Amino acid sequence: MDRLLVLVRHGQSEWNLLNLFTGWKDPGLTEQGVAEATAAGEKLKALGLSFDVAYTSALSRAQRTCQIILDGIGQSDLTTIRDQALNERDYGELTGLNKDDARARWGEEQVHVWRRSFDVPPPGGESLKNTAERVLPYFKAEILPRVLKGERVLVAAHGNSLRALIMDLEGLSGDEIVARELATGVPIVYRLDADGGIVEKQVLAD
Ligand SMILES: O=C(O)[C@H](O)COP(=O)(O)O
Repeated sequence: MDRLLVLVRHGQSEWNLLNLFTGWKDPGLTEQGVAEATAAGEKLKALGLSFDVAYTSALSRAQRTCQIILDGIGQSDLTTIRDQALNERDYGELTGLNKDDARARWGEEQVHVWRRSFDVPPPGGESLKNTAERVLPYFKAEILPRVLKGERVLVAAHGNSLRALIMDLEGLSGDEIVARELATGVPIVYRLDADGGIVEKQVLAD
């Protein structure tokens, strides 16, 4: 039985390019982001992978990445479920600010703590722990059961919503997961056993 779960972070967005905190804002993909999503589809196609269902967030950069991948593997019409449970971590008051300007205002260390500590939220926003507390119940109720019964599932989402999933799948601590950087448009292919344990993991980097 093929318990296939593929996670992919959206391609570069307009705000990634401008170095802005993005969170729940909804900028589109850049040309490079489109190219990254296209390359992700090509890599999945080269492995002969196809899916029974796709999940993405309520944000267009992830939705477009998902659709570009599905187009690339010849599954343009695959059922795709969009849910804001898979959205990026809400960056609160940092949303829309330039990351360098934020460092100048609050100091390098404080901004690093907001970006890469597990449980310190930025002002008015979510920590990675808070993000995991909304992503994981959805994953465990809606996505994982489908994988465990043998469906092949694609999830196109965001750096921090995917970190939450990876933390759970790989049994990582908060400290371990915040050190994990996810490249845009690089699929991570998991094959699971009946209990959700990892049988095989492949990162489709260049
Ligand atoms: O929301 C954002 O700005 C990024 O997608 C992720 O930000 P981070 O790299 O600071 O976690």
